[in-house]
Order: sequence, then C-alpha cells, then structure tokens
Amino acid sequence: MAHWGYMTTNGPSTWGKDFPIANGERQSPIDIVTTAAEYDSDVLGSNALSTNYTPESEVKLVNNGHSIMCQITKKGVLTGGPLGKDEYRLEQFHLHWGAEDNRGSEHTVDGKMYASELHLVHWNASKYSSFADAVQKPDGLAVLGIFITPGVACNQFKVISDNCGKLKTSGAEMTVDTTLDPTLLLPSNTSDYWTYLGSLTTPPLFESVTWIVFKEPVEYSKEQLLALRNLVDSDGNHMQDNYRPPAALKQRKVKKTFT
Ligand SMILES: COCCCN1C=C(N)c2cc(S(N)(=O)=O)sc2S1(=O)=O
Ligand SMILES: [Zn+2]
Repeated sequence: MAHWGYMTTNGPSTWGKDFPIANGERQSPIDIVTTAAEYDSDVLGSNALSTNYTPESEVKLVNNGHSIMCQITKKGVLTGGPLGKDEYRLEQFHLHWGAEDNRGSEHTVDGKMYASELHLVHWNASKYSSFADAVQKPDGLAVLGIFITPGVACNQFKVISDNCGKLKTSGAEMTVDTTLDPTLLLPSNTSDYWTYLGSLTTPPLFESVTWIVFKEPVEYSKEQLLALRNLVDSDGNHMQDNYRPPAALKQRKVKKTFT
C-alpha cells in the first residue's frame, strides 16, 4: 500500500481506497457554518469546559512524516462541556498548515481557512484503559482545535518552532529539556467554541473524536510558520499543505457555546 500523504497521488481524495470510512457518516474536518450552529445552553452551559494541564518538564518532538508532533508525558486532563463528567487525558499535540498564509487549517469557518490549526489530542481515561483502547471508540477521543493566524510570536510554541531545523527529516525525534505548559497554547477565550462528533482527520480516520474548535484564533509569527513549512515529509518533499479539506456534514448538528 502506497503510504498515504497529501500529494495528488496519495492525498485525501485517494484515502477512501485503503480507508473506506473516509466516506463515513461522521468524518472530519468540516466547514463550520456559523448561522447553522445551534446554541445549546443546558448541555454546554451547565459545566464549562475545563483543562487541568501540568507543565511538561521535558518534551519529545517527533517528525512523523506528515506533521510535527509533541508527545505529552504528564497527565493533563480535559473535562466538562460536551464531555460531561468524563476525564480525557492529553496524549499529544500536532499541527496542520499551508504553503502560504491563506490556507492550512482543516476546519473552516463559513469557508474561511486559517494559516494553520493546532490539535491537542486527548483520550477518555474515565472509560478506557489506554489511548490505543480508546482510539477506535465512538466516545474515545476529544481533540481541541485551535486556529492559527500570522501575527506576534507565540512564546510557548517557541520550543517547537526553534527545533524544527533539527527535526527536518521524517522519523527525526528529539527530547528537549524545557517547561511547556499546554494551557498557554490555548486562546485566551476558551468559553466560545463549536463542538460536534467527528473523526481523525488522517488515516485511519477512526470516527472516535468529539471535536471542540475554539472561535478565537491564536497568533504565531511569520518565522514560526516558516519553520513548519521547512520540515520535510516522508516523501522527501517540504511538509506543506498537510490538511484534509472539509468532509460532508451529513446528519450532524454543530453546537456552539456562544450567541
Ligand atoms: C492506532 O493509532 C491510530 C492513530 C493514532 N493517531 C494518529 C493520527 N494520525 C492522528 C490524527 C489526529 S487529528 N488530525 O484528527 O487530530 S489524532 C491522531 S492519533 O490518534 O494520535
Ligand atoms: Zn490533526
């Protein structure tokens, strides 16, 4: 099987061959049509989404051939909002981005694409015994989606962007001794978000993700975005445009926590 990627020959339009769920009923990302999203005070309003992350003392960065990923060892927890009482544990975060600032995010808002999108991946530790056990369950994962727009540098992201040069090739890994507080990667407003039931946006495309996409974007500097674009993917090309375009909403409703 030719390895999946984002080129014409192995990109999102070809994934259905090896991963038929690509045309499933709850695929991600989606275009968020803001006027169609339903404000749902009781489910969402009652218990606010809450993150309780412990700052990492060292981070493991991996160029996995289709993104740059930061593996988390501390036991940060996400709960509340659409997740109810279940506690979801932070496992890793990674990003998707474009070759230019006008594209790169996976979710779009009324058709608008951002320059990049950060994904904090969590698994339901209240119901499952491990990440691998949770990854295929319909309520197994929760991913926070944060839009990224060019602007001032994000200090907390510096530990990743300053090391991209040493992670150039696919498979490269490194451990960096530094404190990283994942809370500081989030927008200042974490009350306003859209949420819906979806999937992984890369193969194996498991339909196991409760998506929480924040309305407020965060800023990264041009240099930080360029650092991402200089990474090299598993085909030896510049890792750019590693985003899946929006999938059909089908019979789903998007909820929002703000009016
Ligand atoms: C057995 O392992 C199956 C896949 C494990 N993962 C791999 C991804 N490519 C991936 C993409 C994710 S995304 N883009 O939907 O956040 S989350 C995620 S993941 O759950 O961390
Ligand atoms: Zn992702």
